[in-house]
Amino acid sequence: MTETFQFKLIATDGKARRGEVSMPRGTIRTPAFMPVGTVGTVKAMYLDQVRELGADIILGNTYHLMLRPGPERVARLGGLHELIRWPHPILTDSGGFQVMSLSGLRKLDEQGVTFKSHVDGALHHMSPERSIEIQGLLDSDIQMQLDECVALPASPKEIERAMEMSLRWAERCKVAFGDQPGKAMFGIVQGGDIPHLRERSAQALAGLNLKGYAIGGLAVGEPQEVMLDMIDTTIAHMPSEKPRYLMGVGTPDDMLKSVARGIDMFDCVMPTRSGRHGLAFTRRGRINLRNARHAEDMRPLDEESNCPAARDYSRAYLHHLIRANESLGGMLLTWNNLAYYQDLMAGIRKAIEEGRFADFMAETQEEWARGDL
Ligand SMILES: CNc1nc2cc3c(=O)[nH]c(N)nc3c(CCc3ccccc3)c2[nH]1
Repeated sequence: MTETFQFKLIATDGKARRGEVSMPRGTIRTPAFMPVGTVGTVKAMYLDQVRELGADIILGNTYHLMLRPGPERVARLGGLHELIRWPHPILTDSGGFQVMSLSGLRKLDEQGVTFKSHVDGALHHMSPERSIEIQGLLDSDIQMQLDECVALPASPKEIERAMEMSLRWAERCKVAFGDQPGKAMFGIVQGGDIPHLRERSAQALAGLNLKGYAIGGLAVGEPQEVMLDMIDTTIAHMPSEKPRYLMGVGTPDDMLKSVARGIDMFDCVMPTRSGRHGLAFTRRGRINLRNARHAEDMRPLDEESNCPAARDYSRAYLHHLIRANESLGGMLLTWNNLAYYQDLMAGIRKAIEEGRFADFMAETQEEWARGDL
């Protein structure tokens, strides 16, 4: 715990890094998986459980929270940490990505984005300054700049326009954020799948001397190899002494390969969203509990896990709950999936400390490939 924001490297193994982000509200062990708590809750979980599984930080979402309950109301209620009873760090996205993907986007120009709420259809305008103001009202510890994430495939002209505007918005967000010692504002590298635009974006953002940087514009439907190439291209021009957050990633395989390239922080709705729909992540790969083959399988998901959802419940029961659309089904699979993701991250951190990350990665991928016994 420190009064300021500090990132320290503890060990490296090839390009993989083991580090720690220290903030007043707590320390984030990296590589870190950050569960997504979009509207102030990690769906189907108690936050005490999320903490027990090893999460040092969760994510909140400016877009959702600005629509409901509203940032001024959250501030009147004592800020997000008080409201949701999570005293540890929270990272909030700026809302740009969600506006593009969730709302009826009405206008996007130099001033910001104008959109219709998917909650009640009301019109909202969000400028870079307003996004930072909202994240401040939420008392967010790590605030993201407002940016424009272009869905791929897109024309080079379109990708360049969005990247250059995101750079101008980064400068405006830096001014609006000012100097908040115990908090951080991260820049977001854009540039789509075009190397020289990625390079320009990363170098310009490095010049702003921000406390951390995200790689944006990926995990938007591109093939894994395109994503991995863009990570290599982008990291080559990012400062090595600052945390690197790959937004929206990913599957366990995505995360292993991204850690190997130098990524420190991840977020993904996969373990929570797919858990609610019956998908279980295990050491032996994925299992879709909706499938009838599990109807009388009395085995648990993983008898060696120390998570009760993985160790104590039969696949037959999980299958039944998912088919019956019972809340407990999504609760147990979300619990299992977040346990698996955090155990994987803990294994990654330990492997880097011990200089055996390459072996860990190969062993983990082999076990997935071996499939379910
Ligand atoms: C699933 N793939 C995915 N790719 C993304 C790219 C971007 C991007 O280029 N810019 C921004 N600002 N966010 C992105 C996000 C959202 C991540 C998030 C969700 C919830 C809470 C907090 C943070 C992405 N998510």
